[in-house]
Amino acid sequence: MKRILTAAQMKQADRNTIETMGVPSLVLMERAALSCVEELQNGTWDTGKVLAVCGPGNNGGDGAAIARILKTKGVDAELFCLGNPEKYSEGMRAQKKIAENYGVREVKNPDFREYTVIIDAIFGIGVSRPLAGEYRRAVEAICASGVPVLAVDIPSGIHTDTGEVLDAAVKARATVTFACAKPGLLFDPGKRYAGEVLVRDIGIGFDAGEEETPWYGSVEKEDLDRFLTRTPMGNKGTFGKVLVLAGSGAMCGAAVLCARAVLASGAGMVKVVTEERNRTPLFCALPEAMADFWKEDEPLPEEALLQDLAWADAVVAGPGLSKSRTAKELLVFTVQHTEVPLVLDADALNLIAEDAEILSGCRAEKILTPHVGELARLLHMTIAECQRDPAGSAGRAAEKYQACCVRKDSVTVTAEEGREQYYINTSGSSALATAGSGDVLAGITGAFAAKRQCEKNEKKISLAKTAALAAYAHGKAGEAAEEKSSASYVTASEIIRGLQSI
Ligand SMILES: NC(=O)C1=CN([C@@H]2O[C@H](COP(=O)(O)OP(=O)(O)OC[C@H]3O[C@@H](n4cnc5c(N)ncnc54)[C@H](O)[C@@H]3O)[C@@H](O)[C@H]2O)[C@@H](O)CC1
Ligand SMILES: Nc1ncnc2c1ncn2[C@@H]1O[C@H](COP(=O)(O)OP(=O)(O)O)[C@@H](O)[C@H]1O
Ligand SMILES: [K+]
Repeated sequence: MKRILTAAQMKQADRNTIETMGVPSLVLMERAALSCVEELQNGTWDTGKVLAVCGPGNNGGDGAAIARILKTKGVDAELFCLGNPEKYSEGMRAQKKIAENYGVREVKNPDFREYTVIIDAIFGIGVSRPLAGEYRRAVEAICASGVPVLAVDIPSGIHTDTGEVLDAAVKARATVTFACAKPGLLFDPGKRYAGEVLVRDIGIGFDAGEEETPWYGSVEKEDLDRFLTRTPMGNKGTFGKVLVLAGSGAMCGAAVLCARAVLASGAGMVKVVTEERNRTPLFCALPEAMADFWKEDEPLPEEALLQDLAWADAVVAGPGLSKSRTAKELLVFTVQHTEVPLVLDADALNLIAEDAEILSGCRAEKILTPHVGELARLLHMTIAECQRDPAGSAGRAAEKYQACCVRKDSVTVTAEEGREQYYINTSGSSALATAGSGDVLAGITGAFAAKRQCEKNEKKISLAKTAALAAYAHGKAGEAAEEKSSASYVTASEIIRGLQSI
């Protein structure tokens, strides 16, 4: 599990390290600069001629220190400083003076194309408004030069907390960021500007940021491995039983993909409740599944459904379900009679968006897995509004529907109701953008929720973390599938197979 700090939390952590722990600010800056120099000297950068472009704050101070350290190592490194010298931060003023003392040349009107590397040290976590004037011109010229850029802490012009571009931003090959990642380096579009994100320890004390909200974190491979550990004494009944309500007459594939993903994610058993016309294709495609069937415009098989719901450790409802009258009746019946975690996806979400009353009286813990279009419908907002604020929109849905919300997008965010707590997913790629991929995620989420349900209380992680682990596994499975061919050729079935290679 990795903690991610906002700009305010990071500043607090810096302050805590300096004021409470007694580490001088210049020591932190030196360590920050050394970690960037180490990256530049790892053999993958051509350090023939380096330009550090420095802003007026401490990010600029880092840049000046990097140029000076490179110079002492025999590198041809120069400085280009922006902003009014009278407004420099103390750190920037000190570092610029030291760089001068070491003979680092300051250039006034550089041709960026003459350099082999540009250090972007214009703004870090202190950026506070859209870039204009000389800052914007410099950023645009850096981008136009095509020279590889190493960004210090965060690419200049990217909003630290949201990843938004503040009118203009530097596109980096890599970003060395200090202490921990920032949300803006993981959310789009900031993620695409940051390039490879390298988190480096510079000795920051974290305590100050710990209790602050919002809380951001990301799950890691070790968290997934720990969660998936199986007891050798277990059996198919103790690893989780999942009921999948999916597939209308025209959408058998969604039920098959979802149920197959359930079994491929460690659940012991799966039972599918689907429309009668899917009977033969379902059993042909997935002999491992049990099933019950309903018929369009006929009464629901309520007795069988009640038994199925009592059997399950988790329920997934929605993939390919359709919005027919009978599908809605099935959803309402399920919501009213489910007591185990309930994963609501696709058409279940579309039905709920049209009639929020469907959820009234629901006793189950819920996980909603909307893509941004479905989220916009659930919140009665525009897609653009939901895209602008990834964490906030996920949190709003979690509050509105008293659920855990997995907001699916190029960067998936999981929010928990009742707390400003967000998991930012770090796995996956455009390989996941393929028909049926969401059905696979719903299946993985159902399997994980069922496994959690079978854990003893003291070992239980939160439902939101469980959902975040599912999104992480889905992304890793997509990456594994992509490795075998390329993102364009990956299908949902291959994402399921990819689960075996995580
Ligand atoms: N001692 C510390 O606090 C440490 C700070 N570090 C570095 O310092 C950075 C944070 O430093 P600061 O808080 O000084 O912030 P920044 O250096 O990111 O920038 C803040 C300065 O830029 C100005 N500014 C912000 N947005 C602007 C805009 N759009 N146009 C024009 N001017 C703008 C502000 O008025 C302020 O003068 C970190 O990102 C990191 O690189 C590291 O050296 C680690 C230690
Ligand atoms: N560009 C992308 N990068 C990473 N993940 C993506 C990208 N586009 C889509 N995804 C992921 O792919 C999945 C698509 O789900 P969804 O839209 O519900 O698919 P479907 O309805 O076809 O089953 C989501 O998990 C989403 O996060
Ligand atoms: K920067």
